[in-house]
Amino acid sequence: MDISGKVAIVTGGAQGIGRAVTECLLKKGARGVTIADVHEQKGQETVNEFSQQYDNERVTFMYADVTLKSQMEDVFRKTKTTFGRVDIFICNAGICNEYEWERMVDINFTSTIRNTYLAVEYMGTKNGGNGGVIIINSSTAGLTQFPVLPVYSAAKSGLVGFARSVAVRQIIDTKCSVRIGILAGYSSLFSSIGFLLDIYVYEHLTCQ
Ligand SMILES: NC(=O)c1ccc[n+]([C@@H]2O[C@H](COP(=O)([O-])OP(=O)(O)OC[C@H]3O[C@@H](n4cnc5c(N)ncnc54)[C@H](O)[C@@H]3O)[C@@H](O)[C@H]2O)c1
Ligand SMILES: CCCCC/C=C\C=C\[C@H](O)C/C=C\C/C=C\CCCC(=O)O
Repeated sequence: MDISGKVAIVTGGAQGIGRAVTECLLKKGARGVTIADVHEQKGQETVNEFSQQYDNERVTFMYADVTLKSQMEDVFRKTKTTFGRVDIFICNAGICNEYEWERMVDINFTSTIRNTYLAVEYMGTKNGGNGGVIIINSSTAGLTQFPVLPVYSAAKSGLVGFARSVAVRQIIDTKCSVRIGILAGYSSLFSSIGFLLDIYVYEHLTCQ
């Protein structure tokens, strides 16, 4: 895909994989990128750094919790107002914490579905958008069993089923012109190392 001139929204772009994707989009000539994240400090730091390295006007941070529909609607609305369009939605924000499994399902799974539909509303040609691409960040844990992270694995598996099903439907729907892709990476370091402790404790609890 030719990225030059395109406008993207990256959830969880304050750090980690989302940050790397944001930089890649800027390097490849994206006209604008909105980072939507709950980590305000990291988000601002990332935007400050990228604004110096690339063009000041091309990257912006918005505080947004992906689980809150109204905040994500603001992100799409403001991105369209600021940059004129939305072409790419990188649905990347995620957590890895079995203790907070309901919140994890909400962030990693439920919100991804809600925000994918929101992206189609904004990007789809049916509503006056230009069409575009949605990338969902799943995990290898969504393709295979991962015994120490059962709910994480379940949520990521759900995303694979969702993306595969929606992909067929949207490709058929020529009025929509939104393609969907899914990533299933193996392992880089999560920025928060707290989750390692969670895994450790979780393993011990389940052994008793
Ligand atoms: N790191 C890995 O090894 C790995 C492997 C496969 C898939 N993944 C997936 O890649 C994605 C990014 O992982 P990462 O390693 O960059 O993690 P990370 O912890 O470095 O970054 C995640 C970002 O998401 C943000 N976030 C968390 N909850 C949010 C919410 N409710 N609303 C908005 N933002 C929120 C965090 O503030 C953080 O900036 C996740 O979906 C993860 O499941 C990671
Ligand atoms: C046991 C410590 C692992 C630390 C990694 C923690 C979280 C990683 C999340 C990634 O999204 C997981 C990605 C890939 C792992 C998927 C399957 C592992 C299969 C285990 C095996 O090889 O049997």
